[in-house]
Amino acid sequence: MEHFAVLDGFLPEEVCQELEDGARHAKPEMVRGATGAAAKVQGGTDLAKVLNQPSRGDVVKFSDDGQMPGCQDFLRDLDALVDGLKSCEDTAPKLRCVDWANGAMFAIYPGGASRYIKHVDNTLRTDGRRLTAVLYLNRHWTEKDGGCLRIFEPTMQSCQVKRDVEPLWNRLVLFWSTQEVPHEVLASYKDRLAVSVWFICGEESLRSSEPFQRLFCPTKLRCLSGDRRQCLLRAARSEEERSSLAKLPLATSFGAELEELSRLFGWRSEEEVQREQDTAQDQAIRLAVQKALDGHRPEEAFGLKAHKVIEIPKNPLDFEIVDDEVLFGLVD
Ligand SMILES: O=C(O)CCC(=O)C(=O)O
Ligand SMILES: [Fe+2]
Repeated sequence: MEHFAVLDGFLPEEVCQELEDGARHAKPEMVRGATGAAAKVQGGTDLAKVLNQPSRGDVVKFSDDGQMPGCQDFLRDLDALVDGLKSCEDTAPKLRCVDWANGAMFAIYPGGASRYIKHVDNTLRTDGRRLTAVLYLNRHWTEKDGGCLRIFEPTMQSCQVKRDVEPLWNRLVLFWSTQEVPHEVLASYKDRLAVSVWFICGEESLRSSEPFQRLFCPTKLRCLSGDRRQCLLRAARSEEERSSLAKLPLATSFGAELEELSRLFGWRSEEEVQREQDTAQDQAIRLAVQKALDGHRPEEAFGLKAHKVIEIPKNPLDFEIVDDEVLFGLVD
């Protein structure tokens, strides 16, 4: 598997049917899917609304306890597949410390052209996600129903489409959760059902506060082998880390010890990592967008000469960037 794999007829029919029935049944209690950006600025700031709302149109329900119908059978077969990939030559290195997974996320993209714009699941390589698995639950899906998973060449800067994958009944797609696989969900004209699971790297998770704490929270993360302690220890980078992890109680919630853990494991905030990974141009754009959101006029925020200002966008996500200049899309 270079970047992604597609497997048709993954589950026994009856399991797939149970998952579909469960998802349809749960639709009324599903909530709008949130992105990392929204989670970070939770509290409902305007920035959160701008960043989150237009980016994805699905509604979701997490089955952390695996109690959704068919879920346990699905997770058992999926875990076995990933276990197999751990001993394949080309996938083994990336899956070395992938000993963890979340529950399952049931998602419905309602058929009114809902979609999910181009993104990378684990943009900064900080949240631990390494492999994304999505199973589609759409019988009789045809081309006119839209809803393809569009996979791009790496990285987020690339506009080159690698493959459009139709969300067909009982089709499983696996792809790396990192910059190697930017992807989007194209507009869906019929309810589009899917169930996703993320497989998580312990070594990466130890490097940031929240992912670290999730490793100690059995209701949030499953340990694939069942031996949480052993998986924690093999994710450590030094003897000092190992002996600290050996002493921590499992299934704990943390308090005063967070400071010491932060020092030992070198935790950095997402903002710090973001700043490191940004190019000078990224930084300039980020600053300009922030200025515009703070109420500066666009020509001021973006340092444009007056004749270059074309139109004020209703929605800042409609910015189009051409040759280092910012042109505003006409949205009316
Ligand atoms: O449903 C799909 O095809 C992919 C959804 C996705 O990209 C996500 O939830 O991050
Ligand atoms: Fe995604």
